[in-house]
Amino acid sequence: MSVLPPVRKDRIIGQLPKCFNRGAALNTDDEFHNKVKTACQQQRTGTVGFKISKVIVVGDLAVGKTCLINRFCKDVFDKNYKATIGVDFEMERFEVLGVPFSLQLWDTAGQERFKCIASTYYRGAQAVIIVFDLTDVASLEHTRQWLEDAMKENDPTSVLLFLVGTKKDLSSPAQYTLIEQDAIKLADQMKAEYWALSALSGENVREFFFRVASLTFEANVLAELEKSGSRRIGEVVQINSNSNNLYATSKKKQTNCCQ
Ligand SMILES: Nc1nc2c(ncn2[C@@H]2O[C@H](COP(=O)(O)OP(=O)(O)OP(=O)(O)O)[C@@H](O)[C@H]2O)c(=O)[nH]1
Ligand SMILES: [Mg+2]
Repeated sequence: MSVLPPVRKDRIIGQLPKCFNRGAALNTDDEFHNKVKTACQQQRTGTVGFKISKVIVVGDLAVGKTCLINRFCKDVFDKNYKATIGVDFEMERFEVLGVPFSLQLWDTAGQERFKCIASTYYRGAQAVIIVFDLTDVASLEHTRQWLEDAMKENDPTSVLLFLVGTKKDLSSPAQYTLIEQDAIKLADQMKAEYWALSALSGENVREFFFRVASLTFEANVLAELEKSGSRRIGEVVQINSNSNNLYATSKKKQTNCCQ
C-alpha cells in the first residue's frame, strides 16, 4: 500500500509537451519516444517510478529563480526580493504516461558570497536550469559561467540543459526580440533548450516545468531500458563465464590433485 497521497490532477502528463522555440530545443518530437510509450504501457519502467530526479536551478542573483519555483510549486508570487541563502528545495510529484515520477527542484543562491555553499549541491543533477533576466543582458552573459560551474560536478553527456529567460512581463517587444536572438544562439552553443517566461503573470511556467519533467522522465526510461537490455546480455555472459570458471577451477583442482 502506498503511503503517498495521489498525484495532483494538474500534474498528470499524458502527451509530450511542446518545446518553446524549435530553433533551440532539446528535441522537436511531437510525441514521447515509441520505446518509452511501450515500456510505460507494459509497466516495464524499472525503478523510474520510485526515483527522485534532481534538478538544479542556477543563475545570477535576483534573476527570479525562487519566484519561478514558487510560481510553479505554490502558485504564488512575491514582489519583494529575499535572497536565497545557500540552497532550498521543493519536491514535485508528477504522473507521466501513467508512471509516478518525482522532481526535486534545488533553488540555489545567486549571490557570490553564498555560491560556495550552493555549489556543493550541484552534484548528481539530471537537469540544470540556467536562469537569466530578459531585461538584463549581463545576466545572460553570465550564464556561460553558471553552466561551467554546474558541469564541474556533473556528467555533461547525460544532463539536460535549459536556458530560461525570466521577467518576460517587464521587457518591451523590441527589447525581447533583441535578447531572444542572443539567447537562442547561446542555447544552441550550450546544447540547451531555450524558454522565456514570467513568474509574475505565470506565462509559460507550467508548460516549462512539464517539459522539464517529461524530458527527464523520457531520459530516465530510456536509460533504464538500456540498462535492463545490457543486464540481460551481461547475465548470459556471466552465467557462461561463471560456468567456465567453475569448469576451469574444478579442472585445475583436478590437475593439481593428480600432480
Ligand atoms: N516583474 C517580475 N519580477 C520578477 C519576476 N520574477 C522575479 N521577479 C522579482 O525579481 C526579484 C528577485 O527574484 P528572486 O526570485 O528572489 O531572485 P533569485 O534569482 O532567487 O535571487 P537569489 O536568491 O539572490 O539568487 C524579486 O523582487 C521578484 O519579485 C517576474 O517574472 N516578473
Ligand atoms: Mg532565490
